[in-house]
Amino acid sequence: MPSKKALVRRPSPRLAEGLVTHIEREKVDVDRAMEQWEAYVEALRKHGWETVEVDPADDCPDSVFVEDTVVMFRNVALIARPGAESRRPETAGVEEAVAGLGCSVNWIWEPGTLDGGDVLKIGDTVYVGRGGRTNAAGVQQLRAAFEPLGARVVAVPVSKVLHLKSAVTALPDGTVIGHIPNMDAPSLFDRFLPVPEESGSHVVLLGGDKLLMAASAPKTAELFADLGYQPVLVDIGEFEKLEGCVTCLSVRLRGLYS
Ligand SMILES: NC(=O)NCCC[C@H](N)C(=O)O
Repeated sequence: MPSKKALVRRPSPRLAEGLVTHIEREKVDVDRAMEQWEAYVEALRKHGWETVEVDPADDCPDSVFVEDTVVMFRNVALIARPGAESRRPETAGVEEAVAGLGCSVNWIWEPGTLDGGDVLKIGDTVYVGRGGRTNAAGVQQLRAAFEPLGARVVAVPVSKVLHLKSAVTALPDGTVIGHIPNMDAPSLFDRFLPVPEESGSHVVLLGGDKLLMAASAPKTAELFADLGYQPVLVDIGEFEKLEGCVTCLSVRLRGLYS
């Protein structure tokens, strides 16, 4: 049976020093962030996900955004090379965790840079954002790693937000959802549904009709409920101050068998 494991990583005590690129810096309450993180992890568990904690990286303020450090395709874990230098030490602990879970491991190498937040998988199609964190060499290396495994890799320009998945994610039926003002090229996606809120662009597929979403997107949650989905809302406000979203706080490992 395919596993329902999800990697998560406890926030660093230095979280408030995390990077901010496209928004104004706001003061982060680390205690509140910790409570929000616990509730996020609990929501995953409640919906059948076994959470695996990567060893904390307390010296790395952004380490809670574990999605950026690794991209999974089938049983292969492609270890990212984050575009922001301050985030590069985050990958060592993640590599150890995925190897321990039996993944095959591959790497993005210099001069490539790639953040996991730039990679959106829909079936065997792998969209990769070329933007502030992922460069052309990173895109090429991703293609070289995943195309032999059957992936169709589609590169997407990203200039208005931090990562591709800050702009778009996808519903269980593969419909891409996004907030149009944040997108460079909506026409690249075969089936696209605009959403009314920026944070409504981010869903984590919990299984079945359940969508994990940020509480800051109530109108989008209503839209999805009206389409027959079941939104599960979590407050991730402290992480949103650092350009984080629901997607970046975990990595679901669906290609492993256990
Ligand atoms: N995948 C994501 O959306 N990651 C969010 C990363 C936020 C972090 N402050 C950063 O700038 O790297």
